[in-house]
Amino acid sequence: MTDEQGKTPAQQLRVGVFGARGRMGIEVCKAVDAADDLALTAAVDQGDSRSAVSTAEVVVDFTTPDVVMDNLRWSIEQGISAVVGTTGFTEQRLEQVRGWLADKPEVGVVIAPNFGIGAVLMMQFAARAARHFESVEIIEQHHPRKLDAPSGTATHTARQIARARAEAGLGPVPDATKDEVPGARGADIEGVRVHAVRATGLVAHQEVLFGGTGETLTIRHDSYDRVSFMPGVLLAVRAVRNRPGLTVGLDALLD
Ligand SMILES: NC(=O)C1=CN([C@@H]2O[C@H](COP(=O)(O)OP(=O)(O)OC[C@H]3O[C@@H](n4cnc5c(N)ncnc54)[C@H](OP(=O)(O)O)[C@@H]3O)[C@@H](O)[C@H]2O)C=CC1
Ligand SMILES: O=C(O)C1=N[C@H](C(=O)O)C[C@H](O)C1
Repeated sequence: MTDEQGKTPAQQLRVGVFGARGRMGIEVCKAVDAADDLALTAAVDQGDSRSAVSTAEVVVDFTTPDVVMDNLRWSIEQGISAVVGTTGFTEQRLEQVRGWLADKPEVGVVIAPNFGIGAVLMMQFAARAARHFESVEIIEQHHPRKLDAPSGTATHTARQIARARAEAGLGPVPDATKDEVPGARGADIEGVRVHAVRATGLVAHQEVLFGGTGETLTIRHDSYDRVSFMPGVLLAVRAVRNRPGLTVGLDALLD
C-alpha cells in the first residue's frame, strides 16, 4: 500500500518535529513530507502534547534554548534519536546530554549549530585559516526576530578558531583599545571578538575577517532562504540512528 505521494509506510523512517510551527520547523515539516523515505508522524509546537512524538524513530528540534534541553531529555528517555538545530549548547549542556545518553546506548543525537552545507565549510575553512593570521574577528548578521546573540554558528566558529590559535601557539589578538563604549568591540568568545548585526531582510550570514601583515582574508557565507538548511537536516535525520551517542556538528556526517 502506498500513500498519495507513492510512499510505502513500512519502509519510511518515522520523523517527529518539535517547533513545527516556527520558521525552521515549517521548512523541516515540508522537507520531511517531500522525502520518499521519510514520514512526518508528528508536528508539535508550544502548547501541544509531546506524546504525539512517541511513535517517531527520529525527532527534529528547532525550538528555543529555554525548552530544548527538556525536549531532548524526554526524547532520549523514550529511546528516540534526535537531530537538534536549536542554539544555546554550552560545553556544560553537551556534557549533560552525554550523561543522559550513557543510559540509552542505542540512541543517537546530532546537535549542529548550522545545517547549511556552505556554513559548515565556512567554519572548516575559518578553522584552517586561523593559525596563519594574528588578527581575527567575526561579524554575524541575522533577521531581527532572532532571540540569541551572538549566533550559535558564530560562537562555534570562535571556539574552533580559539582552539586552532592555541594549538599554533598564537597569543592574544592585538588590540590597543583603552577607551570603549560598552559593546563597541563586540562580545569576547574565548579571545575572539564577535559582532552581531540584526536587520529586517537578513536571514543568516557570517563573515570571518582575518588580518596578517599587509593582507586580510574574508571568509563569508550567506543563507538567503531557510531551505538552505534542509539538505543538512535530512542528512542528519537519515544518519542519526546509525550514530549512537552524541555527534556535535555536521562535519563527521559530510566526511
Ligand atoms: N542549526 C541550524 O542550522 C539553525 C538553527 N536555528 C535555531 O533554531 C531555533 C529556532 O529558530 P526559528 O525557527 O527561527 O525560531 P522560531 O521562534 O520561529 O521557532 C521556534 C518554535 O518553537 C516553538 N516552541 C516553543 N516552545 C516549545 C516547546 N516546548 N515545544 C515545542 N515547540 C516549542 C515556538 O512557539 P512560540 O513561537 O509559540 O514560542 C516556535 O514556533 C533557534 O535557536 C535558532 O537559532 C535556526 C536556523 C538554522
Ligand atoms: O536563528 C537563526 O536564524 C539561525 N540560527 C543558527 C545560529 O544561531 O547560528 C543558525 C543560523 O545562523 C540561523
